[in-house]
Amino acid sequence: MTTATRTPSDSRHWLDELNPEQRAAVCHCIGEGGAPPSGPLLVIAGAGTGKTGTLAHRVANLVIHGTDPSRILLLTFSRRAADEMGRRVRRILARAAADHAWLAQVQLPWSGTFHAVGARLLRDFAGRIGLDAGFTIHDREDSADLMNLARHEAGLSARERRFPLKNTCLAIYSAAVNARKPLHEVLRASFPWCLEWEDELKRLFRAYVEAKQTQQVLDYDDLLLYWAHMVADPALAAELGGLFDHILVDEYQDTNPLQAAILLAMKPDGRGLAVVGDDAQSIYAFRGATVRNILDFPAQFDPPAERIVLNRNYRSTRPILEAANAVIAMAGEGFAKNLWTAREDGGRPRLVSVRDDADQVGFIVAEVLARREQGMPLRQQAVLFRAASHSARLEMELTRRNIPFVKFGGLKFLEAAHVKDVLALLRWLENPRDRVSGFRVLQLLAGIGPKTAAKVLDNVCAAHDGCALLAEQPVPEAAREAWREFAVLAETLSAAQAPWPAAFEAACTWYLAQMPRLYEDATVRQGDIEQLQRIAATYPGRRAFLTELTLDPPNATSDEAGIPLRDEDYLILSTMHSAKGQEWRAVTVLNAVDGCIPSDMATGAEAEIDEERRLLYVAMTRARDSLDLVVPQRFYVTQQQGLGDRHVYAGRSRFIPNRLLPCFEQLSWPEPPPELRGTPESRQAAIDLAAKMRGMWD
Ligand SMILES: Nc1ncnc2c1ncn2[C@@H]1O[C@H](COP(=O)(O)OP(=O)(O)OP(=O)(O)O)[C@@H](O)[C@H]1O
Repeated sequence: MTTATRTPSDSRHWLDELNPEQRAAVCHCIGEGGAPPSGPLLVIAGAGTGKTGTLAHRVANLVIHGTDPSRILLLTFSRRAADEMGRRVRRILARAAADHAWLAQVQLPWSGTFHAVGARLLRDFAGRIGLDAGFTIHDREDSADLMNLARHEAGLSARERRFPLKNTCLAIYSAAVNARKPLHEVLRASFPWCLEWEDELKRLFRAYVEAKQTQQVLDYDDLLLYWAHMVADPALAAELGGLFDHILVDEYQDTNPLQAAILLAMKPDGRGLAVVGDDAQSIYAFRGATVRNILDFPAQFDPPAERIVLNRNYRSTRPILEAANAVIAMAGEGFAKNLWTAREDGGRPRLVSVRDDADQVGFIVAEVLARREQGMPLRQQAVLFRAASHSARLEMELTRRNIPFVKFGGLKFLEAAHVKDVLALLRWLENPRDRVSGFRVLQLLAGIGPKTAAKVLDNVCAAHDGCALLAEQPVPEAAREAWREFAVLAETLSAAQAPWPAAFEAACTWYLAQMPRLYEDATVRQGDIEQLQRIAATYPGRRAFLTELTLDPPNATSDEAGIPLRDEDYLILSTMHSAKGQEWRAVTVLNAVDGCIPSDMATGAEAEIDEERRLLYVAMTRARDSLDLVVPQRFYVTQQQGLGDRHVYAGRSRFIPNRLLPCFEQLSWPEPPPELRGTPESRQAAIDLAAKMRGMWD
């Protein structure tokens, strides 16, 4: 790859599509012709102002002006976003540099999530930091299981007063790591009821870290933590920073202090560093993200980072934007933005009052079908909700009416037990010291329980070449035959050079044979295993497959609706979190009531309420042409701790107080019958009835 400038003849034209602020962000200090880039850049981009497009143009501009694509690090929020960015960059290059057709084939080898990039750097530098390059990565559930094991071994599960459960322990550990705060501070701020256990928790976390190290596993947090520690060493920081001329970060508002520290260590003077985000859309504080990262970014550098604000919204109509602006204006601190749009068409968003869930679903289905009748495809319509469980009734009705849909958010593919089984098998073949995976796999065999599994794992860990001894393990007589078959399979497949994806197919064949014994609904679940095989075939090998899948799992499972055929039309159902970065022509927000948004899980601190407000803002700003917020007067909630399933009565979300009502059109559905609509005749009837009541006591 040459670093010479390849300014295309028609470069003016492609930049003309951008507005002046977008163009300034695209052209800021690009280090033309291989010259070193200069100062850092912060792009504050309001919802729908073309931040993603601007970032893609900037990458394209860098490439056009001579930056080697393999020296660009592009950090996005999900793999989906990274892939989409790559496609956009190639499209832009194809148009901008028609005379350099090869540019349209450009790949960005260093684009992905912080975690995925971290995993790759850690493997590349493993030898330098005392890590085994063959480490496996635990997802949240595996991490919780390992935490539980450590908790048990430390004698903390058998206390008289109940010690926090595994998920709480993991949440505390993760919060301390990601926020870079001492345990005491984290406990005081977020888990005060666990303060009495501070010493025990410290002991537990030490044991958890030791267990991870002996088993050569890293959890999600470790990918960032090890990276941060690696770049805390000035020589390594310079080396890692030196790999890239430019580091670009999308969705910067959702990064945590650890991620900010990594960036700063890699680019201490900010040269070549460009971050893009919207403080009003920060919605991941519960994972340790902090809006402070974006607010404090400019002042970290001397001179401070240049700040460019994108104010023009290209997505929504003026009434939708006005309503969303009004909702977010009631939040606390933030960068001043005055979003405007040239789209004058369309009516106000609607606040639709319905009696209950059943009417809510009835309204949504009727409106979705009516819009489709008017020519709006289903996939340009989305229904958004705060919690994945809120859509249960709608999903049932859509299925009953044969309306195809796809659901994003909620139960992830990898959380399904059968998918976890297969991945545990694969992980254990990759790393026989991984106890959590091994424990799960061994118990898949008929006749093998926890005791035998633990004994086998002890032996495997003690041996040099883990799997080679498998056939000789002391398993109960009844399990011997099945065990022999499994041992042969494991020995063949664990070899690093086992052919891929053939080795995976062999593992699946073995697992499919176990399924009828393990699950009643085995036939339904088989579809997922087949889907997993298809996904596996697109990866070069076991390690890459495991890493990518653990870090950025696909969404659909057979427990969900599944992704319909690509050419089929389908309605989008999505949690508000998963709607991030998307847009649709019509958006309906389900359950716009207190208790759902803000969620009753988050009505504590003011900061949490503000995050819920930003979440509603994100949902509202996904709409291009029409926006409905549905307000059921009562709705059904499931699995309330201690209360069970029940109906609750609700009020309109506090984020839409009376003074914001002029931003909305209000209506009731179904339309009340004429006699209740307040006509003179109906009023007369009501008065008559009232008179009768009084007359009873004359
Ligand atoms: N200069 C422009 N001219 C015309 N349309 C534009 C321009 N910039 C962006 N758009 C359009 O605006 C819409 C929003 O763009 P994009 O999705 O990049 O916004 P965003 O800032 O990433 O949004 P959000 O942060 O809300 O997810 C898209 O439909 C895009 O095509």
